Amino acid sequence: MTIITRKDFPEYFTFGVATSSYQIEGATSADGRGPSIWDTFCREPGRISDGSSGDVACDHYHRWEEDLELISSLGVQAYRFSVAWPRVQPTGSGDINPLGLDFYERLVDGMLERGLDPYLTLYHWDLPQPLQDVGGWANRDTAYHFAEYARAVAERLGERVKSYATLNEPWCSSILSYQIGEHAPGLRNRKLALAAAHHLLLGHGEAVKVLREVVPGAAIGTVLNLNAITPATSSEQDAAAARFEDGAFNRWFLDPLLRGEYPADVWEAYGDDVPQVQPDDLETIRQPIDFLGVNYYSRSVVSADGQQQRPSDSSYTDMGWEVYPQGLSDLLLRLKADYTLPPIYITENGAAYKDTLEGSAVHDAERVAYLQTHLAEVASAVRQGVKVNGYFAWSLMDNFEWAHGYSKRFGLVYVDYGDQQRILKDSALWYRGLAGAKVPEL
Ligand SMILES: OC[C@@H]1[C@@H](O)[C@H](O)[C@@H](O)c2[nH]c(CCc3ccccc3)c[n+]21
Repeated sequence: MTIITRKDFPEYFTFGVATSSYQIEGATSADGRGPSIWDTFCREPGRISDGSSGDVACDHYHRWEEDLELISSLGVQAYRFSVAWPRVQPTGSGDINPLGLDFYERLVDGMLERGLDPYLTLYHWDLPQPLQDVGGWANRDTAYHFAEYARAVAERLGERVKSYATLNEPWCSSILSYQIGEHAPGLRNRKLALAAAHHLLLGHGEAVKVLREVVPGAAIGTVLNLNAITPATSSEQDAAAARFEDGAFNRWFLDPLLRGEYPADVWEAYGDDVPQVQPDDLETIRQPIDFLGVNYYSRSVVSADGQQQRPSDSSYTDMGWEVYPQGLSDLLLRLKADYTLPPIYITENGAAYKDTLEGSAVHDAERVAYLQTHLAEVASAVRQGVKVNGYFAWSLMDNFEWAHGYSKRFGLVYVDYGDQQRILKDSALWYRGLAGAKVPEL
């Protein structure tokens, strides 16, 4: 196993931890917060494996100071968090709720007081329900509402926030949510899904315009979940299937954002389901960004018959995802080869394992190995010339894992949901040794 140390990374490299609003905050009715599509989705029987919701989660809305102390104790330089649109603008348009903005102002000021750089995500899936009532992201108006929400946040928080990401994983907010149906709003309609994907990208572009105007000194970008995609065999059928999957999963978002075009081969295959694109849309979408966030967890092994392959000589996380660290460097080198890129942040990387509390310890050796091996691949990609500026471990602490509820634990910190105690796992101790290490004199 490649043991990595702080000197394997450039002096400027930022280590952080990441969370999102609906997964940790709880307090879903406090101080004027309106309902989100996830509040609705969790109440639909069968949607969440353990029947839970984000109503309490990690109670971060009330425990935010303790949690900032916890983050600071990990020796990281940055904290990636998201703002809940329904706290700031309860109906998704019109009136702003000052109490909602007050919470995020307290949080950002608390980060700055502790020397933590705030990395803010404007949208990590908690769409105000009233917008979904009129079509959600499948309705083009939502793109414009999103830009006005971005304006309200940026006007309040300003350049205290070092980095603004518009979206977290538009593939999840569209394809996983409107076509596959696993996430809120739980629809199964490819035409609506592709319309949602287009309007998410358009919303990104409209928000970038607003952010350039309101916080010109901040770094502005967006975050994509990307996979390394491998054909199951060397057959032409599997190679073609892998190319198509790469087009539908990775390039459907990378190409509009970085090239101002949709992948033609996939567009053709979608036939009448393709979205309605207005003449200036792709110019808006492709506006220059200061960084691209990449969320990487595993690779996809694709075969023509559509069967998900599970290479027998690999290990798998509690999510059933293959542990494939090389896929991260493969992905980064591919991005460098195929695109003109801004600097990259690994905005999420981590693993769920069945953690057991032993007294006040959690010996999560598998998670330590996962983080070590993936960070070694980041260091390798940097050595090969890929401009990666930082890495955020997913996640700071165990939290609401969407359709899996609280049954999957991704945290470096264990959460006892009975009494909301936070307990550092071995992976937190290991990460502190890396992230908190003094940068060696060059
Ligand atoms: O599933 C772990 C994390 C989530 O907790 C984050 O909120 C989300 O940003 C995130 N994205 C991915 C990869 C894409 C994906 C998400 C959910 C289900 C399947 C794939 C993994 N994760």
